[in-house]
Amino acid sequence: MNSRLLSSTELPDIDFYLASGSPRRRELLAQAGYRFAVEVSNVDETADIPEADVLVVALAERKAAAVAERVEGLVLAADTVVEIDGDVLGKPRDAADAAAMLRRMSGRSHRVLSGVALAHADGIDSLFTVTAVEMDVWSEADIEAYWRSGEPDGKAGAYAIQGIAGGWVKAIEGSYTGVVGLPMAETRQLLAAHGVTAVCA
Ligand SMILES: Cc1cn([C@H]2C[C@H](O)[C@@H](COP(=O)(O)OP(=O)(O)OP(=O)(O)O)O2)c(=O)[nH]c1=O
Repeated sequence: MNSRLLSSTELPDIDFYLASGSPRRRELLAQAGYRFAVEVSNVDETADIPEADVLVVALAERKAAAVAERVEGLVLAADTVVEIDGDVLGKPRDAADAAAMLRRMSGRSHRVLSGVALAHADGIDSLFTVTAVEMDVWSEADIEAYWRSGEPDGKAGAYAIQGIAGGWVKAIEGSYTGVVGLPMAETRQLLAAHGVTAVCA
């Protein structure tokens, strides 16, 4: 094996902290070539604001601010919700909650909103994206089997476009990565505005 221990002066630097426990956000940033470390925020994600766009920005800012209190440097955070008929859908509480969400989205369009916040020395910059997603019809049997797959758990709107549920997505308009949890073009611009570029750049 051609490996050796790195001395402390050779350790790769990180450019920012990611205030997120979401494996999806971690993967999106890693595959884009960013250097970062994960610091989970553990903030209360209660949907205490009825407007989805205001809510996702507020939650992303709270997550970034919570981690910025304990680390030095830039802190990136995000939040994603589904909105349908003016109602905000977060993560499902249980099978019945997930089924109700999927029935509601079945055969029609909904919106996925993602807020992104970057805490820096002078404050917090934030943005949000809105993506329209058109879903095919979910049968009761599909819904039951989908819950048993385990995929809906921990996902806003009880589905993952990047997983099994991708088979029900007929069309999207907006940011695919925003639906997955972190809109990458907008995040790249936000990071670049603070001097952070990916390894390949
Ligand atoms: C709609 C949709 C959501 N999701 C996920 C992304 C987010 O992880 C999750 C929404 O929950 P969030 O509260 O935004 O994020 P999180 O609790 O998973 O992670 P953290 O707060 O620590 O950053 O739903 C998908 O993975 N695919 C999808 O298609």
